[in-house]
Amino acid sequence: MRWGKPASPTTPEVWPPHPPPGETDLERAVRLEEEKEAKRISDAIDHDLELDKVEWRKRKYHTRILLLGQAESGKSTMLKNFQLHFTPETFHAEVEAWRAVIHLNLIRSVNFILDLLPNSRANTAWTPDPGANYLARSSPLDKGFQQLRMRLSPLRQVEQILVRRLSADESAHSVSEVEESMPWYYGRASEVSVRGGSGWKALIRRRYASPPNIRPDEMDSARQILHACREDIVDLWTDPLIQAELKVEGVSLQEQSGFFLDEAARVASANYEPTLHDILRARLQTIGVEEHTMTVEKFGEATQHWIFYDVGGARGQRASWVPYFDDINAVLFLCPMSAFDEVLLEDRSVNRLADSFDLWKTICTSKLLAMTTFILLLNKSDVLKAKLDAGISFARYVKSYKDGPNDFENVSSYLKRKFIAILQHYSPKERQMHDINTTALVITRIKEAIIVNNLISSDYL
Ligand SMILES: Nc1nc2c(ncn2[C@@H]2O[C@H](COP(=O)(O)OP(=O)(O)OP(=O)(O)O)[C@@H](O)[C@H]2O)c(=O)[nH]1
Ligand SMILES: [Mg+2]
Repeated sequence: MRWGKPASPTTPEVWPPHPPPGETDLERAVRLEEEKEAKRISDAIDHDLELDKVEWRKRKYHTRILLLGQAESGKSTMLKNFQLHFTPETFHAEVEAWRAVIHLNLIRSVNFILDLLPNSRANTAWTPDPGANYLARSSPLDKGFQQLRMRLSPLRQVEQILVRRLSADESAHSVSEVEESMPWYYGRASEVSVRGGSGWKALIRRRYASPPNIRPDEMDSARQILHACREDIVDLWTDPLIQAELKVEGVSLQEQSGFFLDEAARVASANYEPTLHDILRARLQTIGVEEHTMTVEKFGEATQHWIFYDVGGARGQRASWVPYFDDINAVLFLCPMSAFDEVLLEDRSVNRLADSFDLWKTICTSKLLAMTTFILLLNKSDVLKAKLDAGISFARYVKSYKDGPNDFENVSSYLKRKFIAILQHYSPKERQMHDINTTALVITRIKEAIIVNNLISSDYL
């Protein structure tokens, strides 16, 4: 827009128009007022454009990272790693909340055993026999087991207290509500879940901080009861007969997430402080989408804010991912390599590795994510190694592996090749992808992705 240029016969459209000859004072006043108004509107438009630019610049320093992958692929665990890296103070301030989750993981495992074992005997040793005197029949397990069951019964109350504390916020769904909506979930011994965004960590801190001399906090009673049950929990878990019954049932609690029975004496003690390792191993299923902002200082010249979206990975949760596909800088996709011989809890006819491949295919195909950098993390390598070392055959579950060697290097590089092949085949256009295996590398790759994305959005690339 040009201002005050005199009109010429060749540029009649120049604004504002040259004062017409013989203009009266009134006409001049009207014209000047109109010009002032036109300038005001023009300035307002320029101001809005400037605001847009500022907003755009601000957004440029907000990097959005979406964590994707099936349930128990390790998304929330990766987020804990990020918190530890970027905001260690926050991470340590949340120990109280994690202690509640770990206690609930442990108590649920105990209650799972107590619920399972009588059923197992009802199905095996107690075969219905019309003429039999059931009361007279007992297995060697029965007497001691029934006594243990009685002594451990207060743990039901502790479970209720912890569940209430973890889900007491109005926006949160109680664990039992979640169980009702996902019946498959209850088959999991130590599973605990809280709806994303419910602020459960703050909730636990707040409630736990209530003065104990005025009103003894329920959490204190819960810890005391748990401490009192400590030896019985150890006895239950180490009893060879109970171990044998669990084996007959085909239940291997050690392989499930949130397994703390081997450390029951320490975890149930009155002065238990969760270690870093405990917190990383604690299992809390994500329901919905959790948003975590972390400030990344000293990166380049400006402070960066990284926003992580941690989603629930179970099948019923996946529809809620799509709104987050828009405006995402990087997708961090996690695949647990160890899941090759496992099935989905939500659908036991589906192999977990096959589900990860399908999920990856869907994400690669998405047009909304066509410009997004992908970071692939093939994790749970420790569990994969243990399984292969124990002689579990990868080829038995993944037919296309044929007679490949059953060792970690070959299996993991086969998986990597397979993921890259899917990406190349299904991506709408050529895209950035990094495959990595450590948190530090994830952070480096995200930083690289931000630089590339910023350059792209600045039209420099
Ligand atoms: N052994 C081993 N366990 C891991 C690893 N990564 C995660 N885990 C464990 O796997 C369990 C499940 O991990 P989560 O991070 O809760 O899984 P998620 O992907 O967030 O699952 P949803 O919230 O259900 O979508 C946790 O108990 C973790 O401690 C790993 O590399 N090795
Ligand atoms: Mg999670």
